[in-house]
Amino acid sequence: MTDQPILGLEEVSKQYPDRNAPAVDGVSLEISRGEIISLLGPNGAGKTTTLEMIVGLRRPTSGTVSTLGLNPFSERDEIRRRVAVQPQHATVFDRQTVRELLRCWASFYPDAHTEDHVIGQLGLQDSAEVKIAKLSGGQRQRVLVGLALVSKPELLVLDEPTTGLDPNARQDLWGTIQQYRAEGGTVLLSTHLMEEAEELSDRVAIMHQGKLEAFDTTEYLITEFAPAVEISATVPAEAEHAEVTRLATDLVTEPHGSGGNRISFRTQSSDAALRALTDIRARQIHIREAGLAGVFRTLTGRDMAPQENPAAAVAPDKDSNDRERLEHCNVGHDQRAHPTACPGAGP
Ligand SMILES: Nc1ncnc2c1ncn2[C@@H]1O[C@H](COP(=O)(O)OP(=O)(O)OP(=O)(O)O)[C@@H](O)[C@H]1O
Repeated sequence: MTDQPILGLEEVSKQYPDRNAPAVDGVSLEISRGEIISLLGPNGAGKTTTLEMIVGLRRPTSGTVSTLGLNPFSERDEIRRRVAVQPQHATVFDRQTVRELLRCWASFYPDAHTEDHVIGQLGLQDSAEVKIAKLSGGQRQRVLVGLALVSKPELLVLDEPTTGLDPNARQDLWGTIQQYRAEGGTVLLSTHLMEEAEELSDRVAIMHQGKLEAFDTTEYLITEFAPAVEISATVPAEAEHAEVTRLATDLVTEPHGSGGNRISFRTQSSDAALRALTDIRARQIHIREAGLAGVFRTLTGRDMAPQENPAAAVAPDKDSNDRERLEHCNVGHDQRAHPTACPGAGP
């Protein structure tokens, strides 16, 4: 990883017409080459709008976006050559095979990967001759990421790439993303999955109601905002657990089986609490970190469940209200410019 910033946002806001509150509200951040960064937030937090401004699909209402040192809105042609985007919903030609689609896509770029290279990267050798319509959800999603990778982008932008995938398909896709990074790429993705942000990214940007609440490594965020762990254990009924009680908050004790109690509590001193539990011969000790869920709760005062951004309060039908957005938002390139140029492509 180098320190050269690939992306910079300075006080960026986006106010959609007829909305009460900005969808993105004064966001500043900087990303270095070689990083994997997650924008983590619930529905309506402003993640997609942020990504769209970064790739030049939307113009910020105020603030500055610099992507690869360029203004992504006014220098969009160059951005399109060097940045690949996988939007949340992409339409591809269902009647083509994986190989045909990738070959077709590669033909749009002067120095693209071969389809075999991308098929290898995706681990889709067994499905190379299968039509897109016949792929599983996970395979299809991986092909979409593959389309984004074909052009050898410097920056890969993925909008909720694994939403709706089962854990295995999710892991496969994470592997593809990590491999792309290992080859020198930089990744910015949006997600509302804590686990995805935690496992995949070097740093996590937590968004809530258009604002960037925090931006750092998972470890730092947890240490800073959610250091308490939740511990439960079975202790002998006669055990004196004064030391545990001293270290604990929210201690709950319940009878458990013959002659024992099940206790659960939170603590910021997990090592000392574990020593105290060992001293009183506790069994079945379970420890759970609050993780990014706890960080989100601390920062926003609420759990990260799907929720409305007040920005949506006036006009909920966002697509019909979407004249500003460029027509050709699609996987890494202007797909609609070439709809029938490839074999098998059709309505
Ligand atoms: N084109 C639009 N016109 C008006 N409002 C919009 C438009 N696009 C998004 N919004 C509103 O802006 C807010 C932020 O939406 P955005 O899609 O950026 O959030 P998100 O975090 O990506 O959500 P999700 O996870 O549901 O995709 C929401 O309240 C949304 O309804």
